[in-house]
Amino acid sequence: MTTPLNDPLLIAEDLHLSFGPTRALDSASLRVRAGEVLALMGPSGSGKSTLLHCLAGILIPESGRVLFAGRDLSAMSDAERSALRRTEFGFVFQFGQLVPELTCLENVALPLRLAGTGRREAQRHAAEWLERLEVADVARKRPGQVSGGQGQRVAVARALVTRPKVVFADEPTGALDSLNGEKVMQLLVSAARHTGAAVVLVTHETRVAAYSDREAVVRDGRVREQEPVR
Ligand SMILES: Nc1ncnc2c1ncn2[C@@H]1O[C@H](COP(=O)(O)OP(=O)(O)OP(=O)(O)O)[C@@H](O)[C@H]1O
Repeated sequence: MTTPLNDPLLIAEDLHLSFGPTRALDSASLRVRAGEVLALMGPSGSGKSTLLHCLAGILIPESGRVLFAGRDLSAMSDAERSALRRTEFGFVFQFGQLVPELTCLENVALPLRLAGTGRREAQRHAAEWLERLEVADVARKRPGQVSGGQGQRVAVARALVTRPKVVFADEPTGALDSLNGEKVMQLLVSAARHTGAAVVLVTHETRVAAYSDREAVVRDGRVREQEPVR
């Protein structure tokens, strides 16, 4: 499946989604181009995470649609959406995403193992990714034995090891001090540029958003300001 370079890779059209009486998304629309780093900004509770979860096929909107490379996510079965998330998407969250019982190397190798790659090859790729994220030294440690910044770099390596088309990052630096946060952002963006992945990044911090190519502002469940897709 190929997408012409300038066509949006991921399109959200007129999404609506409520949690009980709370309208989280209210006609939200967004376009993400292949390879771009897009920051979703906006006040707390404005719908940024909900929008990200819809874009990633984790939540299904009540109305509207999300198209990835021309495929409507809500028309897929749960199994198809899970397969898509495993193969085409990567995820980095604020914390708690690494499997505590596995070493950092095994954590990074896990998505490849799930995709059917043999143990040795998966671990070889994982080691390369830890090297690229400058945390080769924590390979044999468990997540509980590494710092927050190291853990996030391992999480970035794990998100990119399968060479996804889109990396979804929800406040990836939210639990880090500013120095470690900047380093994680630098490494995330350069790793995504290396593989050509697009990054959809939710953040409160303008300093973090400064690493993006483009910003979209979410307010009251809709995308209020967005540069046009060129
Ligand atoms: N699972 C849920 N159950 C009930 N309400 C929810 C749920 N998830 C989100 N909401 C509500 O939907 C609205 C949008 O939430 P969302 O998390 O998308 O906002 P956000 O912009 O990401 O906020 P923040 O920056 O504080 O993380 C909020 O009013 C929130 O309280």
